[in-house]
Amino acid sequence: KVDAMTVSTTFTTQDMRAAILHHLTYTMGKDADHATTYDWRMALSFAVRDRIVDGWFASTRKSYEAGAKRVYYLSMEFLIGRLLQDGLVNLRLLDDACEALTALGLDPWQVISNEPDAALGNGGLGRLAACFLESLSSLGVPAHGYGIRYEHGLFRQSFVDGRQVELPETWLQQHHAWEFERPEARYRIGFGGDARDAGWDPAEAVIAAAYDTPIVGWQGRWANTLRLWAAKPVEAFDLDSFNRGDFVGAATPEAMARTISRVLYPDDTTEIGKELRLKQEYFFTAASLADILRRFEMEHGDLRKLPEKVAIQLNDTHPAIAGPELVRLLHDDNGIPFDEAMDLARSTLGYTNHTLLPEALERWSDHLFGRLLPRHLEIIDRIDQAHRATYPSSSVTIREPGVVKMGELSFVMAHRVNGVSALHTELMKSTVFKELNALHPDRIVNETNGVTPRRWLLSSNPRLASLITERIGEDWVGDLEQLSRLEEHVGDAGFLSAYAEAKRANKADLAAWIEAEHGIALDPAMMFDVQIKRLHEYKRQHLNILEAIALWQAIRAAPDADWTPRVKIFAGKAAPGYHFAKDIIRLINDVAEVVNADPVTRDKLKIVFLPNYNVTLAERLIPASDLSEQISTAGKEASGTGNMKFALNGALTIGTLDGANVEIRERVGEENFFLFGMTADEVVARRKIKDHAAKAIAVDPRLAAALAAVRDGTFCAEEPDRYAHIVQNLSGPDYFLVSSDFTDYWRAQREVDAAYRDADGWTRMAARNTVRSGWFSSDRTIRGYMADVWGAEPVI
Ligand SMILES: CCc1ccc([C@H](C)CC(=O)N[C@@H]2O[C@H](CO)[C@@H](O)[C@H](O)[C@H]2O)cc1
Repeated sequence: KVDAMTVSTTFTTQDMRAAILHHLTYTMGKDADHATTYDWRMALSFAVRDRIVDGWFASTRKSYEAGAKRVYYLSMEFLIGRLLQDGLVNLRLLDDACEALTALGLDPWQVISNEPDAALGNGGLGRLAACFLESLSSLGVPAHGYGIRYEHGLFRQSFVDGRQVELPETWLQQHHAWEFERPEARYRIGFGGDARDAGWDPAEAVIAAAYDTPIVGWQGRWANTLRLWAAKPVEAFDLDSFNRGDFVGAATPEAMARTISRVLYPDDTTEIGKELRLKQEYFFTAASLADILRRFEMEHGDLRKLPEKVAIQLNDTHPAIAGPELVRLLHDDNGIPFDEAMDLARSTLGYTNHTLLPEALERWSDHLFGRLLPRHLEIIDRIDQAHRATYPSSSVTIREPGVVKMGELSFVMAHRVNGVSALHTELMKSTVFKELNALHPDRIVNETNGVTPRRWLLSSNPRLASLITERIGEDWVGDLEQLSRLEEHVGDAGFLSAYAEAKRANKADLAAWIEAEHGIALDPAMMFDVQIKRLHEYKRQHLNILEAIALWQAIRAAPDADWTPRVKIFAGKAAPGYHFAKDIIRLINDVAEVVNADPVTRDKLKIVFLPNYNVTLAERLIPASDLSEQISTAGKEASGTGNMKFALNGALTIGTLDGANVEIRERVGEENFFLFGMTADEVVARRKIKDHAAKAIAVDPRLAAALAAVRDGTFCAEEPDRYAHIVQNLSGPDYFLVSSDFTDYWRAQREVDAAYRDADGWTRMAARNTVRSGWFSSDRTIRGYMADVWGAEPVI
């Protein structure tokens, strides 16, 4: 097994400088004297891209030669972030690039950070897909990612009077340096019309046009392809309308078609149920399957061999239409008997579930479904009938009056179904898929999530990375569990002080950036207590701010007591239609305004909500964090992946026994983790207790006082009742048990205060989190999928 491409160490800083100047001149058409930062960034990007393309071709060639089994990852979201620094780090050209840019009289980081984030995702699911693609390339597994080339990614967030305001995201306003348009890869995707005897005659159609982005792996040993589909009109322009002066009519076909790939739906926990969303799901899934079968038939011919050479993974139910579509292609278009087509499809498909929230499980109205995809609805009915015929005793159905349940469809049409953490997978078996699990006891497997150590440690935390490499060499980057070899160094004072120094310097950098960007001065000596993730009641950002209010009140009551100074840093977007979540954002900003202005407490407690949380901001915040807030109601966070990034970067976790927190605590040691709150079972029991919130408030005056302050306008004097509904909820239904978990959360936070005051003790705990978190590499996760689900092998 030889590397598809070897990064020739011969590529020197001079070569890099020449390559940059070459592209500035001949690709950007600019001379150095008139070049903008954007021009230099593009020139550098093209210089790096050249290095990637050679290997990319070699990887593609190698995968064909090997006749290897291919993995296809279908996802509505790929939260990629920036690619320039990732490319430089994976090709080990970062130093050369910085030297070359410096030699050209430029500030390397100003150039590198000029790149917009590719924000083609909402949160965890989308970022996981991006980490998975990078790991698939780093492991040398032939794979493709398939998704949608949204013209507008996740909205930009800004605050007006503390309120979230959404602005369109415009990453494609500039040329996207990393993509290649593939005019030869275009497919006609139909909608509507009617189905008739094992056939379909769509009423309308759009063209799916491919754009390829190379995804390079560690050390540039392999590069796979992310193919994103853009919607284009069948007829670009209606000349007749134009000639009749109906200019709008003339442009309509283009506008209507492009609508399908125009924008990412910003919802991440509530199914959307909109026609355009279903069109988006079918559009990219159908184009991807057509492309997969074209490549397969070219390589292997006989479609009956599909499961041997192709593994397709469905990233949640969003591409679930892949089951019926594959049956349609195999049966309607290729004449394979229905049952055999169904079995072939099932043996090819795997389905990953990422949430148990009932409101997030997709259930399409069969009216909409039948109108848009009449033939698929027929096929789903036959799949449902076949399943019920096989299991007559079961009451499981894919169809219910009026709806099509995409979770059940995905389960029935996949040969493997997986959860994303051990607890989540067990809860899948005992709740949403209880009956299906009983019918198919070997179908559900667990694949605990992971994160790529290249972006989330080596690239974003170079200080810590070089300290680690100094001590154990560099193999940890491609084999993260080697971090455990640092265990013996944790007792070494020199290592510990270097470890602490890396954290301190990261915090100083962050403080300087926050001051420069937001005019807020933070003292790096304070504890940086960070909660960064999408806004959602189950993630309980409102529990965090309640504790902050109680702490503020406690400090005011005893200002001279020996408090542990801390900064509470929040960041995260709320779905535009999720008003309760948006009100939590506003509350946090209102509380911050009052607390940060309070002379009594200002050097002991600060609160900051940073706008427009995205991948790049996470890369800046996580290496500079001391405390990682993972405080979801137990049983609600399927896994979490931020929790893993924080632990790897030496932030201690305060958290519940939820999602992957359970496995993080098991591996880093319970003594290096601040646990609080009810377990998933206790949560279910507590909910059954009448007035559980009122009971909790009645026995905790600190909680009562904090709620009272929210209720009486302390943080919104101009509109005292502004948060009455939040207090009413937390004193009443409080479905996510904020009040019932408050007392224990307060207790744990005070333990955090005490622990932080012992700087060496804290550093030891932090270092042990890094040393013992190697298992949470997405390389390990991908190896799990390869063994348990895909049966695929690396070819290098
Ligand atoms: C249909 C609207 C919609 C869109 C996205 C989603 C995602 C499944 C939500 C999501 O991102 N889930 C997160 O997935 C991560 C990766 O597995 C987990 O780590 C998080 O716990 C989970 O909330 C649900 C519903």
